[in-house]
Amino acid sequence: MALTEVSCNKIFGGLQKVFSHKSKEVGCTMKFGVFVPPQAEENKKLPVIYWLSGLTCSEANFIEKSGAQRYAAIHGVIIVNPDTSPRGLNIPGDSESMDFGVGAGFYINATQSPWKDNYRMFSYVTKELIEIVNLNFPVAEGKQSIMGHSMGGHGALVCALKNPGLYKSVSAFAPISNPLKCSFGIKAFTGYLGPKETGTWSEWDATELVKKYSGPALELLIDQGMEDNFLKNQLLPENLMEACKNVSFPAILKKREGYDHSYYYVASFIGEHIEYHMKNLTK
Ligand SMILES: N[C@@H](CCC(=O)N[C@@H](CSC=O)C(=O)NCC(=O)O)C(=O)O
Repeated sequence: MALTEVSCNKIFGGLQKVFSHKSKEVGCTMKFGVFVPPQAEENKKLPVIYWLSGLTCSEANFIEKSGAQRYAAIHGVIIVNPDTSPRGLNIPGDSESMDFGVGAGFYINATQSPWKDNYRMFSYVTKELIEIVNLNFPVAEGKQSIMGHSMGGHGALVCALKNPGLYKSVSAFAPISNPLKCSFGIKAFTGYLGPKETGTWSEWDATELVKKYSGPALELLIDQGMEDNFLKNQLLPENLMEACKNVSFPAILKKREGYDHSYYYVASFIGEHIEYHMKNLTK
């Protein structure tokens, strides 16, 4: 479980680091970012927020574009952001499109060949990465929340809904809310999980998972830019909100007029999300 430090830059009084390591879950070298805020110097145990990025991203997009470090430094929270898929495996078909394979792991555990041995991003994020972070950084164990964007927004919802109590709170920017019903999701689930008739797709769809959630009280904070090109055909937040309403699952949808799908939008509201998670992490 040795970590190799790839980079370290001082920012807003803290340190933005990138590490690489050999992952057991996904069977290749993975990179992840860790922002360590200035409060770590006081030998304090700090809460952690995990960030999951969207299609086409590596760990770099969030680090370079979200501006999250400014707010994490104010609140004294560690932020960890993994890559979005295994890399460097050269599985035939893993690099032909932006919505499948490299950069598009969908934070699920694949069951189909040739993906099932490596495309295990759900277990990587919810088990292996947490163990690594708890062992190597000054974290207050159990004080963790999760958030993400687009494919990663949905990934954050699924990680929280499938692991009741593991995260203190969850939020999502422009999540692909109902992958069973959009072309990004149908393509990914067909490839990783097999045809819909296998009956396993609903285990990985947040709109389905809220219907059978059982565990500690959890609220979904959903954020959505109203000029987002993916909104109508891919994101479908109205399906998730309707499912939540039907089963009385607490959910908030923040509609942001004029904002698109980009990291300009994410950067505009990341401070609000960090503040939201901190309220839950310090209860
Ligand atoms: N123009 C890109 C579209 C891909 C894109 O918008 N990716 C988003 C996430 S989409 C959902 O998961 C993203 O975060 N991109 C990285 C960035 O730095 O903006 C294409 O068609 O390839």
